[in-house]
Amino acid sequence: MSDKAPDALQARRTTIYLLDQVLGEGRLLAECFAAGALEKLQPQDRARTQRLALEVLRSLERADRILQKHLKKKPPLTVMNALRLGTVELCSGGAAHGVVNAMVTIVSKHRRHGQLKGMVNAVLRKVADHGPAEWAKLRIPRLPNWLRKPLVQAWGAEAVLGMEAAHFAGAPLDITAKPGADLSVLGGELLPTGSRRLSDAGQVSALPGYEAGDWWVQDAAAALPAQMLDVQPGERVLDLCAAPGGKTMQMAADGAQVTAVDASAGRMERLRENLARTGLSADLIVGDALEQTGQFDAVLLDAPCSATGTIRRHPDLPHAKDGSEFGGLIELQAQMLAHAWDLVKPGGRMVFCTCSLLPDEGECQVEEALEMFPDMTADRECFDGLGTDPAWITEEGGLRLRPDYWAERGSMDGFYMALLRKAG
Ligand SMILES: C[S@@+](CC[C@H](N)C(=O)[O-])C[C@H]1O[C@@H](n2cnc3c(N)ncnc32)[C@H](O)[C@@H]1O
Repeated sequence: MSDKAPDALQARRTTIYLLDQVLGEGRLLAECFAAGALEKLQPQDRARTQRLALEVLRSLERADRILQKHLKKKPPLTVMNALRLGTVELCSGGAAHGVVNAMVTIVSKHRRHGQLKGMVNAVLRKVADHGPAEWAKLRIPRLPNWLRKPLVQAWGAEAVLGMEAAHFAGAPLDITAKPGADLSVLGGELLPTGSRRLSDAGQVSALPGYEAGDWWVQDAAAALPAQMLDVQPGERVLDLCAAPGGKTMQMAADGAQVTAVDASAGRMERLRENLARTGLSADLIVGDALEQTGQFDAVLLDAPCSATGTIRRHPDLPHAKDGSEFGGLIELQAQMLAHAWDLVKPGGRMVFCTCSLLPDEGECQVEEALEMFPDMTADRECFDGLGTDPAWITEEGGLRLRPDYWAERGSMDGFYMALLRKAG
């Protein structure tokens, strides 16, 4: 494709489609991408579409506040999403003429709502005049109440405001190095926990050392569970719920014999590609964690969860979900924890972790497991020398990480993790 203008239009049209899917159908962006939503786009339009969709979802509340002044009634969702995209583009420096024309063109071609193009034109012209000045005065977008309420209850109102600021700012790129790889050429900041953080990375696959497999992308918080497990060369380790494999790679790079299990064949394929790129190896099993058997020196269980700790990178989540699935996940986590415990040999150890902000998926799970299994103890010493703050250690002996921590450094994913030792 050589013509630039139609491509930019296609990127915006696809962005609106993605917003319709998230806000209308409750689908996650990752599901839309896996189903091929970006397939027909050129690489630069793909990147632009993803960036635009993330920006709109992060600032949806601001866009709606600006738009509500100019709308007598809410238009159909897809037209509203065109207005939202136009508003976000205009308020973040987009050229008024180009943005307004693009949205009018897109809406004019809509089979059912083409007649609303005049309204779109009028509203976006008003937004172009006044929106950019109003934008910065609006509050940082809040989480929807279904999630905000339990988080305020768990962590307090001030902490949640800090989390929302982190969600709005988005996430820098964190990198885990293969042992021995020198990543100083990448610049950025070496975090106290050992990850390297790049604030303005650009295209990941173009960075030095990516092709050679010297490193992989992994949030600083997500890099800690494998560090806590501290596997030794030759140990037999089971990585349950392993794909796309950030933790598998850490443990394989440390010389352990890793068996990685995941129920999703598609995600396991990504793990396979990651291992091939980094030149690391592990035994891969596509299957149910609950059906695994055997005895291992160490088990890492990164259980499926609400993923509410990852909203900085996945701002679609609070809009696509409503919390109704979380009860089932909490039950599954408890079952997995109990099953995984059976697979730890006497004298062995296990890390249980979830990328969730909800205590029900973290602190409470470990508290209950400690009551249920007399041979289980939580190891608090594993946090020594990890680069984390002692104040983050929880009552039952786990580590609670939150996006309002390290605010001055660019924050971190929300995570819970605990190292559980089995009596010998
Ligand atoms: C939080 S993600 C894992 C991230 C991974 N540990 C990493 O570090 O890259 C949770 C994973 O659990 C997998 N999963 C969900 N239910 C499962 C089950 N019953 N058995 C095995 N894997 C499961 C999902 O496919 C998903 O890949």
